[in-house]
Amino acid sequence: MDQNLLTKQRELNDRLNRYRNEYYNLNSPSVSDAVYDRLFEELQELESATGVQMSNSPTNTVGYPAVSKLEKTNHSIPLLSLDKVKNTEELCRFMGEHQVMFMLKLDGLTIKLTYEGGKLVEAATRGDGDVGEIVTHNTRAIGGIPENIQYEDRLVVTGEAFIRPSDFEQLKTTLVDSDGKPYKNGRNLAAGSVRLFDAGACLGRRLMFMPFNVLEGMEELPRKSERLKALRPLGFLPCKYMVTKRPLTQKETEDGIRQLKEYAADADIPIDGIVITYNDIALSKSCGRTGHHYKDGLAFKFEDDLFQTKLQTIEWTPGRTGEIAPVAIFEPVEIDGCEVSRASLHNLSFIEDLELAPGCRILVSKRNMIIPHVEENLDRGNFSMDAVIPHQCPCCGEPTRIHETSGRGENGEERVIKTLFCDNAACETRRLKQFVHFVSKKAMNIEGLSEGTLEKLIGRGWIHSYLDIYRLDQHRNEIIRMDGFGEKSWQRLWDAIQQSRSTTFERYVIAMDIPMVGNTASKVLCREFHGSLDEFRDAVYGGYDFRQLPDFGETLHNNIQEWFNKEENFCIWEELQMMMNIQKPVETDNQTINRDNSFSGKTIVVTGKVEPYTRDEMNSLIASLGAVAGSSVTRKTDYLVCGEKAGSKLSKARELDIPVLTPEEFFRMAGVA
Ligand SMILES: NC(=O)c1ccc[n+]([C@@H]2O[C@H](COP(=O)([O-])OP(=O)(O)OC[C@H]3O[C@@H](n4cnc5c(N)ncnc54)[C@H](O)[C@@H]3O)[C@@H](O)[C@H]2O)c1
Ligand SMILES: [Zn+2]
Repeated sequence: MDQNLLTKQRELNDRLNRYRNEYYNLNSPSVSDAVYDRLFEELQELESATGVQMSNSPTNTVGYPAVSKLEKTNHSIPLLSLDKVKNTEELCRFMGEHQVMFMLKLDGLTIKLTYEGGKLVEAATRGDGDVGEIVTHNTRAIGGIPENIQYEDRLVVTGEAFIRPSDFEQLKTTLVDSDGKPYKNGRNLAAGSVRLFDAGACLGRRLMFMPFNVLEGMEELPRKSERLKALRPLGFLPCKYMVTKRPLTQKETEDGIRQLKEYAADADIPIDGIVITYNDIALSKSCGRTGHHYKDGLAFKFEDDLFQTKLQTIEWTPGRTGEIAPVAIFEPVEIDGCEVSRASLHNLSFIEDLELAPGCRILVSKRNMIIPHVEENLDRGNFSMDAVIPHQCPCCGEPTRIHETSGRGENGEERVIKTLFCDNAACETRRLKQFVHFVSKKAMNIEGLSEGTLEKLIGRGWIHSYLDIYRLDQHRNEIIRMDGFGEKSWQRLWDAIQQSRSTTFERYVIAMDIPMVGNTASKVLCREFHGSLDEFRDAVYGGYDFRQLPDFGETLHNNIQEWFNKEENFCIWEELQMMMNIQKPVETDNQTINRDNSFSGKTIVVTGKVEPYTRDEMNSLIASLGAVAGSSVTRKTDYLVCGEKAGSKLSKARELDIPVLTPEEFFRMAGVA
């Protein structure tokens, strides 16, 4: 047997079990369901290649053994998972000539309710299929669970406890998971809530229960749909279903799925797919089972698309700070009609976490439908950072350095982030990127000085420092003769350069490229130092404490001090100013500042969506009130305006006791009704 395959299989088996524990016990998965499901398939393939299956393989077991403090209960009839299919063709094949039920695949946590003598005697989770946790104490906090029913025999009902999407949108603004992070989705919150030890805490989570199957009882009814229907008069609200009257074509199947999907969206019910199952219970029972699922039903899941491809190389490009950015170059895949072959790999930690190396099979998605993202590596193992990173800068050949900072990972957790650096200040690409920044829109705004043109001008030795841009006319005759240049384009460029000399405090400060000083910080500095570059410079040398400014922390303070302490920076700062005409600050983008409001002088942070305003519009509105728009919630924040889909900022504000305003309250107080 191929030992390599077996090693790989064992690694994947353990990895998936780790993910299951995060998902089922901690309610805090670190990978998406789509990635989990793709790895699950990969494991299935390895198992059939090796002919071996581990006793704890996710492909032959259900859920994960529960580790909570909750009391356990045995399921006399195991509660299993569902086999998954990816296309409607397979669904049709499964249907054959049989009558099936199409149902919503509710996205929550499965629970089993047991009634005896008309009374609810136990509510339990699925657990590992054989042993679940008793959650009877929480049933009063879950809508849709009758305590007494008009049915005297034993009745066992399975269904899903979930949180409606609209409720989740509200709840997630205040609740955080076991790691103190906001919940990513309603399923995790529902699962966490149902399994709370403290019934009091479960109240207010707006849980809902919908049955999808009658496991015991109602023996006289031969069809699943009839049993579900019979639950209604007992006080249940069964999961929506459709029963086929004859075999459906693929087109009809797809239409049915679409209808159910629309129904769920309208009815505010969270689903992650559609379930089809044979309606005839005798037929169902004859189908048998695996360790993982019964064979009488299938799940058709709606998932983000993942595209498998092969990583060819990692491209490394130094940026203007010296950080060398890694980009994955992979075999092209078509995503939504576009050919994609590159994706940012962000930093060394990202590469290390995924154990990426050229030749690996990777899964790529388009996050938010736009940005290609490497989600997973199917060929992990034997990773060596040393073998992957360049030890010399690919541009200047100087040795590279691994830099460690504390930052946030993909899931918002605090961690060490490693990045690769070229420390050579004269590194050409690095310098080129600095010039690109200098001429960019938000800095000196010199139109027509593209990266390509800059590269040529630097290559000819005509630009060494920012000052040289303003002396380019010395090379006018040569420039006109350059490829792609002529009298006209030179004139346009020169005009743009001249125009850029009439500039503002903010632009000048941004152009200087002090680390972390961008739009927001430069605005604050402009206000604090009355639009005077000299006043700002004097403050730096006078030991001014920048931490007193809104949103300025220790790092920003040090960055400013360090920047001015470098002689060459100071020289540029002074010399370049002589060529500039710094305009007096107009109060924020020509809008008159209305200081007669309760926000004047305050720092306001906005989080979440505040329709119909964009973040930029909100920021200029805040500026027009004479207030400062902060980017993160700190002790210096005066108000947090909290729109829809707010995240961690809200919990931070609560923690710091900072007043939180709804957008309506904010507009009312600002007098912008
Ligand atoms: N992201 C992660 O790290 C991670 C880890 C483990 C599992 N998962 C996700 O969980 C899935 C496995 O969980 P699972 O075993 O619960 O499978 P599943 O959620 O894919 O489907 C089976 C379950 O769906 C539920 N269900 C909802 N509506 C139903 C209906 N109308 N009829 C019948 N059943 C219905 C039942 O509880 C059933 O057990 C994986 O496919 C993956 O998507 C993710
Ligand atoms: Zn370099």
